[in-house]
Amino acid sequence: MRLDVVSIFPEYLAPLRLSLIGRAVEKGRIDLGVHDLRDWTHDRHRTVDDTPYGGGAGMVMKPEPWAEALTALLAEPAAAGTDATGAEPAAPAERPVLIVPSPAGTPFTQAAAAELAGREHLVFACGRYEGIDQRVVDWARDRAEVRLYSIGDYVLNGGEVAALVMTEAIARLIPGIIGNPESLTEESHEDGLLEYPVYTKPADWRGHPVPEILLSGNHAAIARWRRDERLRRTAAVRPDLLAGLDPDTLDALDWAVL
Ligand SMILES: Nc1ccccc1-c1cnco1
Repeated sequence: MRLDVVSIFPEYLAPLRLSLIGRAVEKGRIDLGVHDLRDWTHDRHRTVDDTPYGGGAGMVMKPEPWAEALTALLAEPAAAGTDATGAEPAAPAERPVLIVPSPAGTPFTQAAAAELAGREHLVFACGRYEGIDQRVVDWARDRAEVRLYSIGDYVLNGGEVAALVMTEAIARLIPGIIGNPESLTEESHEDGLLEYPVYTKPADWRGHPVPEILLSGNHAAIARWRRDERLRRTAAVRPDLLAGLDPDTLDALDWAVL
């Protein structure tokens, strides 16, 4: 996967060079580019914003620097010509996905992360101030699949933190990134249920014992208990998730535990 992030605070994206994503970049599983939007300005002050038409507080990000940046980053790779054998050119490359973190975006979900983990090229446009001139988003639709995503119903100062959240959720689902794929199963939201509670040594901590079933060695009973706990937890904390469960998941649940 090629991953480009454009921001006026590129240092905000430094965590992408650490840990899981950092290792994936070192291994070449992710080809990462973090870019300063101001590199596509041409005035002495490297201006990226201006006052809003229609008045109002704050500033709006100018379209020109974004158009230059995205033209450079979304450029179609050179079409593969026919090779010496005259074989047909390779199929056209998949269109890049331009992701614009936005409070007005579609809620970002585990399903979106899974779908994006299979894409070839993601470009994140991190807006600041009151946002990016809308014409940039409209203009980009000819060059990329454009998606506005929100990571939650709260206000941030810019898209950088949202880009970090989304890249982590996406990168960990790229095949081969997580050492043990088993750890990707039965996670919260992976199948619509929240995860079960976890315990480790000591068996009794400050008078709080580990649930007996987990010490029983009865793997079938442990699996059933964990399934029940996932349902119990989801019903208590996120009943809204129950409505969206896959029918197979619903059928497998023992609702008597509630
Ligand atoms: N509040 C914001 C401001 C700028 C860019 C993204 C956001 C955002 C994304 N998800 C929630 O908020």
